[in-house]
This record gives sequence, C-alpha cells and structure tokens, in this order.
Amino acid sequence: MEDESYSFFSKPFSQKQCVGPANPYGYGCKNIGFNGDNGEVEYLLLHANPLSISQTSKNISSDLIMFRCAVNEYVEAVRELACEILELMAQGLWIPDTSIFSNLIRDLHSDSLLRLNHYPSLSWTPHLHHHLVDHNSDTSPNCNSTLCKIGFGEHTDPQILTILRSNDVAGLQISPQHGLWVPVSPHPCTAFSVFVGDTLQALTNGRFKSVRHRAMVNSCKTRMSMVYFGAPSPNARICCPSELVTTTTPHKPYLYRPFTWAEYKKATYSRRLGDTRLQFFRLKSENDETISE
Ligand SMILES: O=C(O)CCC(=O)C(=O)O
Ligand SMILES: [Fe+2]
Repeated sequence: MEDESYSFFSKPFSQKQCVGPANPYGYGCKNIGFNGDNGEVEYLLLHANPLSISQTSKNISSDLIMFRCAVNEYVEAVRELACEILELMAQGLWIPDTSIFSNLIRDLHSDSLLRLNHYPSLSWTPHLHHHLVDHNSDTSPNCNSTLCKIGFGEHTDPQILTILRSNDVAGLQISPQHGLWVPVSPHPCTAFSVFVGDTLQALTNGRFKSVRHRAMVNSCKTRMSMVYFGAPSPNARICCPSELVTTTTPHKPYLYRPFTWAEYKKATYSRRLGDTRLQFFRLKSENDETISE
C-alpha cells in the first residue's frame, strides 16, 4: 500500500489533478474540506467500500489492479485490527455484547474511509509553501527534523476509530490538554497510532475521549501517512449502550442525544476542521451549564 501511495504522489501534478478535486473523494492539494481549511498536504481520500475503490482507482494508477488490490487488502486488514480493538474496549467497559461497536464498522454499508496523506518536505517544494506558519513551534535553522509548518491542522476525527500508520518521519502530535502538544514518534515497522473518534466518545458516553491531533511538516524529509477511519453506516443510530448509564449513585446520565452518522457527518462537513462538533449533541444536565468537550 505504501509503495502504491508513493508512486501515486510522485506522479506529475497534472496527472494527480485528474483524480480531483476531492469532492469529497479523490485527490486534494492543500484544501481540506469545504470551509477554507488548508495545510501543506496533498492527499487521496477513498471510500473504503470495494466498489467505490474500483471506481476511483480507474484514474489513479496505470496498474489499476495492483492499486485496487493493495487498497482492498490494506482496508480489510486494518478494519480487522479496528474491530479487535473495539471488542477489547467493549469488554473493558463490561458491556456483555462485545461486538456492539465493531458491528458498526463491519456493516456492509459502513461509511469507512482510507486517506493517504503526503507532506512534501519544505526544502523539496518551495512553491508549495506560502502560508500557515506555526509560531509556537520550532523554527530554528537546524534542518534536522525541524517542524515548522502545519501540514494538517488540529482536529478530532469524527468517526468511530482511526488507525494511522506513517513512514519513519515525525510530524504527528496530540493535544492531551489545551495548549499542550505532544509528539507521537513514528514506528513504521511495529506500530499503528489509534485514535478514538467523536462517535466512539458518544457511544461510550464519554468514557473514551477523542483526542485533538495535528500533523506538522518536516523541513527536510517527506512524510506520508495512511489513515483508516472506521465509520458506521449513514443510517446507524449512535446511542451509548444502557450499561454505561446509571440513574442511581454514582449518577451517570446520558451525555449525548442519539443521532445518526449521516447527521453527525453533515455537522462535520458544515464546520471548520478544528471545530468541536460533539458539543452540539451534548445533553444539558443541571450541574453542567458550561460545557466543554
Ligand atoms: O498525517 C497525520 O499524521 C495525521 C492526519 C490526520 O489526522 C487525518 O488525516 O485525519
Ligand atoms: Fe485526524
């Protein structure tokens, strides 16, 4: 999959553009979403459904079958990994039906995605870089792993679970608390990064939190990430299992109103990348007037 991604991104811009604009699927350069967000990134966004992959891949690779097989096999493998993790999470929450979350992404109509992100090094493509300087980060002249521009701005992933793999170039950062950014070291041979998405936060009644993250551009090395977003089907009803709610002490009320994935996705697409959308689905309780996610 990684080889196929590299060969796609190394094509001339005009050829890549034939697979764009990402609307929302296809090739995108700098623009992320429809509301003015941008970064130093080019990407290929694919629906994880095999039929949709074969449609999009017609324009992607000269060796169409290789590309399609690589995507299908990769998606299948990371979906299984995501399901296993979700089943362990349900088990950890003492939910008797341990496949309650994984069934949502195993659904035939699951809206899961695969996103291939390519962050060209700053030295490589000077014409690509003329905006969004992050003043909080290291801007020292030392080229060695200097991260000084935003590749993918801060956000939480809206889906259920994200499985991310990158090459050996640093850039991913998470924000466990406001204003604090912690680098996530890449371990391409052994490790995937796993993110809880907003929908899983709602499904677990806030027990698992979707963490804010962003990707910085490395000044001298090209970075690539392959990101699987496990999502439910559009009509799936997102509501936490009753086991996670108690009306007696300790009082754990429902935190979010039920919603469908289609509804949440619409809310996501209509807002900026960095917006906190889950707060609009939160139920108010008497002792909870000021709400923050
Ligand atoms: O490329 C990365 O490391 C992060 C990308 C990301 O957060 C995303 O595609 O949602
Ligand atoms: Fe993300």
